[in-house]
Amino acid sequence: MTQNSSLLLTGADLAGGGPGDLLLVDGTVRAVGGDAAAVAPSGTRRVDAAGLVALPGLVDMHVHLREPGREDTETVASGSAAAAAGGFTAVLAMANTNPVTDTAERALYVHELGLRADLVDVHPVGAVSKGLAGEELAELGLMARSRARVRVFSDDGRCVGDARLMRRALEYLRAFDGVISQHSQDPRLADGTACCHEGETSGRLGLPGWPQVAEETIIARDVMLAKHTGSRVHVAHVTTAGGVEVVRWAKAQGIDVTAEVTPHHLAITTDRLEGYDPVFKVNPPLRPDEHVQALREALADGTIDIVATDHAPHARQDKDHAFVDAAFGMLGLETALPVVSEVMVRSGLLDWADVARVMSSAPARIARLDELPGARRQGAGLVEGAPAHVTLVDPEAARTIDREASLSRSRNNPWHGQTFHGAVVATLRAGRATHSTLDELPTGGVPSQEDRA
Ligand SMILES: NC(=O)N[C@@H](CC(=O)O)C(=O)O
Ligand SMILES: [Zn+2]
Ligand SMILES: [Zn+2]
Repeated sequence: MTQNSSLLLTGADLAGGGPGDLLLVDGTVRAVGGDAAAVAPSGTRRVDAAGLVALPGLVDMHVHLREPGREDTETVASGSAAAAAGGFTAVLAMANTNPVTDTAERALYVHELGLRADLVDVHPVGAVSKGLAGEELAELGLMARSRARVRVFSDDGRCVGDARLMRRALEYLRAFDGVISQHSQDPRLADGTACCHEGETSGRLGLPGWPQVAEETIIARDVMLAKHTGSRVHVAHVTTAGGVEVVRWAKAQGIDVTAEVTPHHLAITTDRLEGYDPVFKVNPPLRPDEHVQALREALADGTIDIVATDHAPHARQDKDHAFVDAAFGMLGLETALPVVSEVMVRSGLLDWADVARVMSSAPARIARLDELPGARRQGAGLVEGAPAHVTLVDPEAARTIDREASLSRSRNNPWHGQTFHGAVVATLRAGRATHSTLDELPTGGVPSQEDRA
């Protein structure tokens, strides 16, 4: 690749703002719209992107990459490849690995693995408590001040149940503008066996109930702690109408709270548990339709800030069990955009500008990736001077999901066999194609016309 590799994407719908050209030079957005073609250096490679939507590179605030500890199910490299294929240019890797990411050294290790894979920016999430045990605070300050520059902290997989520990963590994080991403599950109201939304279906199927109030009470407690401490709380994977109501109320009070929803909670209801297929076992559980509708509306009206996948790979031997004994979690990185396209965009609830917000600029802002220098800055959008992180989507392409076609090491894909409109056709990270199905745009460098000659 030459130093001045340049690429002109012509005629793409620029993040819902209408068709225009996008000129990317040396990993940076050089010009947008009207005069992009006119200022393109000689030798610029052109890609006809008419009919495609150009989104800013997607950012996923919630993934499980399983390295270190369960490299049989995912590694930072395989998860990065799946992320790039899904249109992501940055991911935040949860701390519930083995060992847990609870020290600066371990955060740096995950950070380094991400640099080595070099397909997406991998930002380690730091644990709130040592070993996720919920007793003593992890090395929050050291992780924040390390080269890994951790800003998001979470005991995800577990809830920080102790209000006093949560309060202390929030007070401490204020010094470096950190945020706690909370897995909201009161461990007394919903213990580790709870695996089905508590209601008619759990009773009929004989599955241990996971009551919605177990989520709602923790969200309510945490927004009050955020108010008291003046710190930021982020609600991971909100699933209930009541949880949404609490977030809506808290925002109206001016409390610094943000919330995320997963593609699966936007699209799949409790009904899918009828066949006891463990691929649909996830924490928090799938909810009945009235909750799913409330989540969609809350994402549309901004009460829920972002979509995050909670990509949770699991080995066959941990999933292929009776429903109650199977592991919690499902894959999400490669299917998030198609699901959001189908469920939110084609239904008219979101437009592509909204998708750019909920899947790029807002998650980048919450994780403070918008403050990073150079090419590591995310969420800046398709504006002159921003790093050239671009996701090209074909909004009309109908693709049927095949779990065997995945770049993930795991196969717990709840969408297998389903068809969605809206496909990621290319991902550019700092101008380099990390994924592409376009002939004109080979992965790797972006060679100029001269390089090819
Ligand atoms: N979502 C899940 O069902 N599982 C996650 C943990 C979590 O996100 O709570 C996992 O690590 O497998
Ligand atoms: Zn969780
Ligand atoms: Zn998770």
